[in-house]
Amino acid sequence: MAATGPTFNIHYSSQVPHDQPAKLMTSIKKLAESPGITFIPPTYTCTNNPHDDLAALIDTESTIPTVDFSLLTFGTPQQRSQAIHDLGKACQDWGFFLVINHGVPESLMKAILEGVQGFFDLTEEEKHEFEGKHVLDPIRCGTSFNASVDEVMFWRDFLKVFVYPEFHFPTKPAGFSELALEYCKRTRQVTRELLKGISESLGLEASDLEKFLNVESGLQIFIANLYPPCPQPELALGMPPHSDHGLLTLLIQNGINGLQVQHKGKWVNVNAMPNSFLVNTGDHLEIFSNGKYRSNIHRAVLTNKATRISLATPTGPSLETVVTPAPELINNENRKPAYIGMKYKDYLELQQSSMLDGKSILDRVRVSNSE
Ligand SMILES: O=C(O)CCC(=O)C(=O)O
Ligand SMILES: [Fe+2]
Repeated sequence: MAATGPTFNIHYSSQVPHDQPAKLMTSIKKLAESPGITFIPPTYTCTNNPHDDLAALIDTESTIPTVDFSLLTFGTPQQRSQAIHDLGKACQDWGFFLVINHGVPESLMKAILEGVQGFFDLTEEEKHEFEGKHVLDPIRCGTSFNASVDEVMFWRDFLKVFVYPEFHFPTKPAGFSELALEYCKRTRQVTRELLKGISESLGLEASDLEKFLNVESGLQIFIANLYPPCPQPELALGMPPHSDHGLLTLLIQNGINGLQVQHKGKWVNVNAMPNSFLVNTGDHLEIFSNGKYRSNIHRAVLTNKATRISLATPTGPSLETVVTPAPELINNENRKPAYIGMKYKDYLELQQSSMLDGKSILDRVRVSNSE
């Protein structure tokens, strides 16, 4: 890399079909480490300056709801029903909440984030080994969202691994895979307890949601995100506004904030409490609840000061499940289904190979003019 100023030998692959590996893709980590980098390449400039609308539409008053997990699992019947009520309200009003007292050891959360850092610190050649070819490959690392279709590039490197029902994982760095196996097991347990509470909050039996959507063999993904310091953080985004597929996503971060969630048309900065999980509802919970619980829209903004790491573990139905609104909700409430059924696997493929342009694949399964 020339020392006189930044040269950007990044391979923009917008003409490459999405099922071909983006060979020679340089990580954003490497680009951000270019000596003397003071501006971003034009392809990283978002059409809307995120800080403009941020200033206009920021909500500094609202606070994210908190759910005490210990009351859900070990509380008295009265505490449990209060926790279920709070959970339902958080899903309905925000699609986003903090989970505290979840029982996952702080040391494990810290260690897994260090493992993530270790992965992104591998050489470019080592990381190429795990690039993957297709959006449904079980191990995939890369940059941006889907660099082969993104028109605007995002200031983010990622590692995406399918960790359940079958556990896949990169073999490097040493010890990372063992840690991830344990972390994924623990987060899956927390997610399944939350889903039982959510099922009850919808007026169903605790196990109904899991049974209907085959969550026992449901897909869990490990998504690690690295957002290096950006020289012009007001011009680029780490992740564009999007909703997650699946049911619930549990997210942790390395103490650096950057997640924003949409609430009543405004962006709310999420300041995570140490040792808590940031949880958001996914598209398939919206479908299952027939629209009662809206899938939350969120994005990641950048800073020029520090590297931010986040780790998202979404859990969804099994890949073969055709997801529709819960029949009980339609029958009991005498409502029409507001979504058509689509196999989770097809939905995933469609979402992962589309541009994240603020629209959701949800729009494709929504029934128009439904009540
Ligand atoms: O980094 C974050 O805070 C958001 C990550 C995210 O939304 C995702 O991985 O789907
Ligand atoms: Fe997300």
